[in-house]
Amino acid sequence: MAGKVKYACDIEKSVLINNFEKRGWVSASADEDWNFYWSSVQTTRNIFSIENGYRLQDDQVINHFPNHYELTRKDLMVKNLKRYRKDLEKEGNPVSERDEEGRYKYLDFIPVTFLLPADYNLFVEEFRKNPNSTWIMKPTGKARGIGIFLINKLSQLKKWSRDSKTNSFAAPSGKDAYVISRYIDNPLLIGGKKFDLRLYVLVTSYRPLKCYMYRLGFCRFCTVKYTSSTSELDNMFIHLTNVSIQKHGDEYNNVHGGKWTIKNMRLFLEGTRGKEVTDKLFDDINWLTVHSLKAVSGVMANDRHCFECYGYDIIIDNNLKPWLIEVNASPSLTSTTAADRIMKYNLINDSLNIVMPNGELPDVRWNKVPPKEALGNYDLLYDEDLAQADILERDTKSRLGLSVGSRGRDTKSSFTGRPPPTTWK
Ligand SMILES: Nc1ncnc2c1ncn2[C@@H]1O[C@H](COP(=O)(O)OP(=O)(O)OP(=O)(O)O)[C@@H](O)[C@H]1O
Repeated sequence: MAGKVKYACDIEKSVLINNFEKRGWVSASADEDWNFYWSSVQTTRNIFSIENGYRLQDDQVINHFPNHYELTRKDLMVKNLKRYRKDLEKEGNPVSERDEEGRYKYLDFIPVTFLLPADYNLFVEEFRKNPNSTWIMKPTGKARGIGIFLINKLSQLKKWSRDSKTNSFAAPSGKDAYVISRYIDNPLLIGGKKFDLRLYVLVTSYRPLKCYMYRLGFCRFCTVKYTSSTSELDNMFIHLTNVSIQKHGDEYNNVHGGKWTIKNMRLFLEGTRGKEVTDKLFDDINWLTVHSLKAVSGVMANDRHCFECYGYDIIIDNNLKPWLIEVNASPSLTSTTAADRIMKYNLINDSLNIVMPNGELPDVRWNKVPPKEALGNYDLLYDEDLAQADILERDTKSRLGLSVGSRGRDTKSSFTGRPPPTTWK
């Protein structure tokens, strides 16, 4: 089969094409019999639409799940996560425990968020509890920081609603809907500047969940020093870390592109805050990633021809607590620096090595467990099959009166200090 894979591609990026050609794959158009398709989200949706009636063949692999938006649309992600927490609570799962103030002890990792216009009254109620707080308004259907603004007074929201040409508050749903989230106003600063993390997470299956975390993520810095001063709330160079915004700033640096590797950030934190809390931070990030995926695993159309490489956006606050801001279905493959290009080439290379082992189409019976050597810069984050096997082993051992220790062979992280994975849904 090697050398015969036919690929189609909607996105003309050298980091993709070079990787396909290196494997000896040949280009095919989207209408031909392709085997591997790196498609836009729109194409995937069209392919899987009911009207189309198309079914992928055994020898076809595509880079999105049909209803990826359950995770990647801001409003749906929030909705799914809220439902997941409630479901766990109903079944009495210790993962859903709350503290004295009623906050989830282990699942409080997205900023409090409301959908507008639907949850307007709930938002007002929350706002009044803490009238000095700042909130961030984001259109659900846009990206690259477009349409985002900060507010700290209810009157600003009312004015916006009145002025809004689209009359968003009148629209019950659709692309003009917004989410409003509590603004993380105490971000961890480095050199006085706010940054967020861009991490890549590969999912090859939702049921059972199999996911991988990429080691070469990066931080994206703002170009202007952070202040929570209300007079600067509309200065996006202070508050929004999107490269698409920052590159228009006077202080933007073309050489490093305002980016720092996760590895450097980790070293910096170990040096300034200590190794233990830094390890805990990364453990927390792995934990929130797995639970964000588990929150949608029940609703995701788990077509076995699909995989997805998501871009996770995370903000760390000054207490070293990570907050999940957003998950992107088509993380940018544009390179702003030389280091960026190499990293993104490797990202695609390592992703392809997992989903197309040896550059070939996997056998239909393949259980999507690549050998360790094939993982490259990915680490296995969670494999539900292995977790289940661990539960069985624990049960058997405890019945036989043997010592019950986790083999710790499967997941990247031990998720210290939290209920063990055996209690996860
Ligand atoms: N709750 C929040 N607290 C603090 N900062 C936030 C919050 N939500 C978003 N931001 C900032 O705003 C930026 C843009 O937000 P977000 O990623 O949700 O929007 P987007 O326009 O869809 O961006 P993208 O192009 O990454 O999809 C984030 O990168 C982050 O810097």
